[in-house]
Amino acid sequence: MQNTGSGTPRVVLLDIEGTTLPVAFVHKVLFPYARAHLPALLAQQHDNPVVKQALAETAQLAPGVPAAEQLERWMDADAKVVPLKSLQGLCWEQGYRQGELVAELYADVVPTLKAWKGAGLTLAVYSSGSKAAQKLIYGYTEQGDVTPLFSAFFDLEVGGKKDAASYRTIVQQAGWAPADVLFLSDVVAELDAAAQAGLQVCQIARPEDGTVAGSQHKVAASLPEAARLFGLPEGA
Ligand SMILES: CSCCC(=O)C(=O)COP(=O)(O)O
Ligand SMILES: [Mg+2]
Repeated sequence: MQNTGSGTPRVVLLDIEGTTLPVAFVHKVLFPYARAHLPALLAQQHDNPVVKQALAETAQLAPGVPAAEQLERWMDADAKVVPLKSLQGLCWEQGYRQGELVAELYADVVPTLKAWKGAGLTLAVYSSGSKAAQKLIYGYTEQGDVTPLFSAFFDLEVGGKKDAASYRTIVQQAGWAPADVLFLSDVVAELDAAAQAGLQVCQIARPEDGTVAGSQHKVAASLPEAARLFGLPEGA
């Protein structure tokens, strides 16, 4: 098992899907919502600079393919690409603001994050979802707006989550020592990449998500369990 020799983390960097939010919420609520609302968004907001940029990036990545068709293909493949993530974020913004979407975080998340923040830890998010989408998820939870818990948000602008260079960029941008940072994710390949960059890592294997525990990294079934493994407060 890797990452056993480091001190108590000062920073916790958190994945979203499968770590703080059920996979089912992303795949059965958020993704279908974006798929249903994307055509109208493209038609109604063609002058929105975010839409314009996303469409330009789509054309660059898939020359000659109609944008709507390419976006459908990416949604079918759950592709983690910047233009799709920007557009999904815009669709969700309407949903959250109209009260149609409310993020259903795992019950242990907010109490544990509050305990960590209260103990002086820095909390940050790294998700494939756009920064705007991350802020919406944590801005519209069943527990209210919990975005003030987080000091930083990172998305695919720093690179993909299975690439060690992305974690090097994150710690460099934030001014953190890699060994001070604990990265929590359900996906082993993401943990492998973060560990390669010198971060401490722990897999969150939620039974509700059916996450299969790997053998290379520490594993916890919840954030309080991860807290116990790393000497952090557990929360209420
Ligand atoms: C910002 S939340 C929406 C989640 C999302 O779009 C996604 O692709 C899941 O990404 P994660 O990196 O959190 O697994
Ligand atoms: Mg995940």
